[in-house]
Amino acid sequence: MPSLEDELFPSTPGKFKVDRAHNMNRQFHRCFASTSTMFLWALFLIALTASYLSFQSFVDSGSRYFSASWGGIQWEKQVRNSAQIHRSGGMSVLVTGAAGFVGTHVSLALKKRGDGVVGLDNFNNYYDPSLKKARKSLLNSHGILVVEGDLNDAKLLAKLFDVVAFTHVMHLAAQAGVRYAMENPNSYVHSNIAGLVTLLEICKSANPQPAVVWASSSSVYGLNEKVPFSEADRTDQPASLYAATKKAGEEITHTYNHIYGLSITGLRFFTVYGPWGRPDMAYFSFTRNILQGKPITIYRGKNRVDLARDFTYIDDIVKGCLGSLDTSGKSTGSDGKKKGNAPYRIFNLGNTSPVKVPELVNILERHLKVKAKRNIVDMPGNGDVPFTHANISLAQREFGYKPSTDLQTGLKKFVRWYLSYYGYNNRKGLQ
Ligand SMILES: O=C(O)[C@H]1O[C@H](OP(=O)(O)OP(=O)(O)OC[C@H]2O[C@@H](n3ccc(=O)[nH]c3=O)[C@H](O)[C@@H]2O)[C@H](O)[C@@H](O)[C@H]1O
Repeated sequence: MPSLEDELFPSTPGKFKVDRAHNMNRQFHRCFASTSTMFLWALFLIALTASYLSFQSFVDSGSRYFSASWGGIQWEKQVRNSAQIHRSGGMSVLVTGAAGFVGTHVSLALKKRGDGVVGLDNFNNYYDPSLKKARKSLLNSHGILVVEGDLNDAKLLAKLFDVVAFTHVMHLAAQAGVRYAMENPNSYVHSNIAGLVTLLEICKSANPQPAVVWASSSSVYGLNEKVPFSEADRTDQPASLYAATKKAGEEITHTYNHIYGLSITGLRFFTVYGPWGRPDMAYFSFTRNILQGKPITIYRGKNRVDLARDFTYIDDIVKGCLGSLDTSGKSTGSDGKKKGNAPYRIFNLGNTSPVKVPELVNILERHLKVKAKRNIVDMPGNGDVPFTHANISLAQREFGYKPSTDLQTGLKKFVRWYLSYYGYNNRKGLQ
C-alpha cells in the first residue's frame, strides 16, 4: 500500500499532477527535508568536533599531569638522588626558595660539603624569572634538583617528605621586598603566612620531624631607635607589611615549637647582597641604571639625614645559615605530638657596620667607572626604615658567626658577576 508520501510525491514523475501551489509546497517540503538532513549532519559534526576537542583537552590535561614538574617513579628517583648524603654525619635538607638569591648560594654550599639537597621554588615573576631559571641551571649542574611548586601545595610537600626523610628544612621561600608590599599585600600573606603554615603543618607531621631554619628579617626591628639591634629588643612596631609578616612568622614558628616540638631557628638577615642577587634591591637596580645612563633615586630620611643599611655579603650569610643548621638541635615530636622541649632560637645575621646609601653609590661608581645620575628625594612613607645595624654577638657565641666581607669588597665581586652575567657590551641588564 502506497504511503501518503508516495501518493503526494510519486517517485515517478507525471504519475500525479500537482498544481503550482502544491508544487511550491512540495519544493518547500523537500527543501525543509534536506535542511533537516543538513541540520542533523551539522549536529553530528558539531557533536563529533566537541567530542574530539574534549578528548584532546583530556589528553592535554593528562599529558600536563604526566609531564608535571613533580610526581612519578622517575621524579622520585631524582628527588632521592638529590637528597643523597655524601659525608658522614651529613644532613638531607629541603631548601625552599632554592632558585632565589640566598637559596641558591646555601644549596650550593650544602651540596659542596656533602649534604643532600632538594630545592623547591615556585619561580614567580616578582622579578625576572629567567634569572631564577639560570640559578636553577647552576644548581642542576651541581646535582641539585629544584622542584617547581608552591609552598601552599600541601600535597607536593607531603610527597617530598614521603620520598625523603629530610633531617632539616632551610626555609627561604618568601615574598621579599619592603616597598612592594604596598602594591601587592596579598602576595605577602600568601607566601609568608599561609605558605609558612602549610610548610610547618607538614614538618610537624613528618616522621622524623626535621629541624627548621628559616629566614626572618632585620625589618622586624621596625622603628626602633636603639642601636645596634639585639635579638632581645622589641619587635612590635613594624614599618611595613613585609616586616609584619616576618614578625608574624616568628610568632607562628614559636607555636609550632611549643605545641609540636619542632626545632626552630629564625635568622634575621640584614640587607643581603652579592652575585646572583635580587634585581629589585637597591645595589642591583642602581648598578643597572648607572650602566644604562639612567638616573637613580636615592631616598633621604627626616631632616635630610641619609638612610643607612648594615649591608651583609652573601658568603657571610651562607656561613650563618650553615652554622645555624649545624647547631639546630633535634625536633622532639613524632606522629604530630611533642615529646619534649625543642630549641627555639632567633639570630641576627648582619655585618655590624652600617653604610649610608649615598656611600653605596660612591662605591658602585668606582667599580663601574661610571658616574651616577643622582636624584635625591625625601623618603616616601612606603615602609622603609631609616637605618639598620646588627648586634651579632648571639650568633657569634652560638656558632662562631663572624662576617668578613666589607661593602667595598663585596660590591666588587657583585659588579664582576653582573658584568659577566649580562655582558660588558650588553649594559641593558634586567628591566
Ligand atoms: O634586611 C632586610 O630584612 C631587608 O633587606 C632588604 O630591604 P632593604 O634594606 O630595604 O634593601 P633595598 O631595597 O636594597 O634598599 C636599601 C636602601 O636603599 C634605599 N633605596 C632603595 C631603592 C631606591 O630606589 N632608592 C633608595 O634609596 C632604601 O631606602 C634602603 O635604605 C630586602 O629587600 C628585604 O627583602 C629584606 O630582606
